[in-house]
Amino acid sequence: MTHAIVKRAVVVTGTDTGVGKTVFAAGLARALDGCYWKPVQAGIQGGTDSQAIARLSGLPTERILAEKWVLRRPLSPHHAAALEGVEINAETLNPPVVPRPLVIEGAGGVMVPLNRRRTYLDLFARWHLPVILCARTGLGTINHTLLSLAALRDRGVPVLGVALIGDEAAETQSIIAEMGRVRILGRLPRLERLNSVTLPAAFHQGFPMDGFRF
Ligand SMILES: Nc1ncnc2c1ncn2[C@@H]1O[C@H](COP(=O)(O)OP(=O)(O)OP(=O)(O)O)[C@@H](O)[C@H]1O
Ligand SMILES: C[C@H](N)[C@H](N)CCCCCC(=O)O
Ligand SMILES: [Mg+2]
Repeated sequence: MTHAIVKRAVVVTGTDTGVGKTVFAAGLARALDGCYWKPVQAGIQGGTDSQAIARLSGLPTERILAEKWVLRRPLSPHHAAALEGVEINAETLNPPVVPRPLVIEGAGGVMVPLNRRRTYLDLFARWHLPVILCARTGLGTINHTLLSLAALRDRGVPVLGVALIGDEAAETQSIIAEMGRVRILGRLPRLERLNSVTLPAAFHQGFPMDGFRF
């Protein structure tokens, strides 16, 4: 696989692990008719994020690119790697070149360590690709979202916007947009039935596509 900085790619990060990055990324990759890449998968029991993308996006499996690192334990990547006796080299971790829009998913939040010296934020700063920050709508998210935006901006990372996941929370949405000086790209509700039919429909309803010009 060729490695170089690609032109049409977007990074999906989040305020925390479990906020719904993979579900959002599946909807986005499908809406863009693009490709998906998870550089580092930590935790394989119950399936990988790439497998969830295959199931939820309905995209052909060849559009889901192989991870660079697959670590068994569901831990911070630096820790999961160390327990397997390896170290993730952040300097050589670059997006693959693909002929379609590429959706890249981090792990956990912005400052999750890849090794003892580098975090995802270091990667995002070096790649200088637009970033989408996924955030819950529930209580506690304002603080997490504003902190994550501050960290991204401090490193000069271009922020495309915030994708909200969960029940409607109008004031939360408004204060994040205002104090975070950020575009709210839309909101994906919690879906009772999550599959490759319900997700694209909900994504289409929740996110105007003009927010995804990159
Ligand atoms: N919109 C949604 N509707 C229903 N369930 C959801 C939705 N978003 C996320 N979930 C569920 O919440 C859980 C966590 O979501 P997800 O795996 O997307 O998180 P993540 O941010 O990608 O986590 P990680 O940091 O491990 O990559 C999963 O079980 C997923 O199916
Ligand atoms: C295991 C989990 N699902 C993710 N793959 C990794 C999340 C790392 C979070 C680290 C932390 O912020 O404490
Ligand atoms: Mg995920």
